[in-house]
Amino acid sequence: MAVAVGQPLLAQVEEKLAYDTKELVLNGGCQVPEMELVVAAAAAIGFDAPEINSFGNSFRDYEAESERKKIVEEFYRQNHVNQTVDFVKMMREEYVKMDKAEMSIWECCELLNTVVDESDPDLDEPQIEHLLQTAEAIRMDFPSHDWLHLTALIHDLGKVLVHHRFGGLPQWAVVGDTFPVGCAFDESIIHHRFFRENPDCNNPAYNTQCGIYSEGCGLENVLISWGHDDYMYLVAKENGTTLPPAALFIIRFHSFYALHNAGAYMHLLNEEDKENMKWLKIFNKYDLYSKSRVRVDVERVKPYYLSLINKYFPPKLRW
Ligand SMILES: O[C@H]1[C@H](O)[C@@H](O)[C@H](O)[C@@H](O)[C@H]1O
Ligand SMILES: [Fe+2]
Ligand SMILES: [Fe+2]
Repeated sequence: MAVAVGQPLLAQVEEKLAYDTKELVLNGGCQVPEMELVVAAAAAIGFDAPEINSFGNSFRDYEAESERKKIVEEFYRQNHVNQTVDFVKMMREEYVKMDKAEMSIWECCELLNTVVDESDPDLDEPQIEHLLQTAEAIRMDFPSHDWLHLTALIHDLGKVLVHHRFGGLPQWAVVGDTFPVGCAFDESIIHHRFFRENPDCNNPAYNTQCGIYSEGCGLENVLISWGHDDYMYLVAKENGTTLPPAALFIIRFHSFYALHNAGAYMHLLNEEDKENMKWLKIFNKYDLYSKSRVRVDVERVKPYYLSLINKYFPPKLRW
């Protein structure tokens, strides 16, 4: 496991929390919602993230020379040229039908065994490894937040869209960072130059800061480039998951790096989005820095994750 922590993060957070709360009371300060404190404390402590990926480069370095550079670049060229407002609308309409397959969450994890993500400069392992590495890393630091463990396990399951049973979509329509369509593409998006050939760039209605949206309208009203995030969000929602709203937010926007990493598009968020962003930022550390060649023993951890699936999902889902 690449995430090495001595004392579990949550224990450290709790310690700091107790201290902060005492301070607040001493100062006669107002009551700060518990969540605010947990997040602030977690951010203050952080965890020991590795500095280099398994190729010896820093994480998300899209310019570093490596065997993956060309593949990743070509991936983003296709992605940026083809993700348009019309395309996103069409895909959402098609996939909300949930008529592609019927299977359990775990069956879907196993199906991902064959999928390698071409957009990722940090990882060329089958996706099931990444799911378990993320989940086990976050579980180590937040042992009592079981919803977070399950969220990590399923966050990339939507990548099954590349499988022929799910329509065999090309990688550019499944993986990679996501971004809003229908308004100007922010400069912080990876390989921004490839947007020049996106037909939406010729539509003036889509090229202002707000485009077809209004300030503070909330992310749920914004069309985001189509891929595994939005699909898995739809699957979870349509199958009546009991996971909390923050979990759905993480699943839906975890690839939106321009937002949660570069701070772009903040003008589109509403108050609820701003709250959920705190969990998304926590989650991102584990999603990104747990990528390593260290294998998780699937059979050992399987019973635990099956119990969580059972708690938050029906036995069979429509996909
Ligand atoms: O290459 C990665 C990978 O596809 C992840 O699953 C996604 O969430 C990232 O945002 C993306 O850049
Ligand atoms: Fe992802
Ligand atoms: Fe991921």
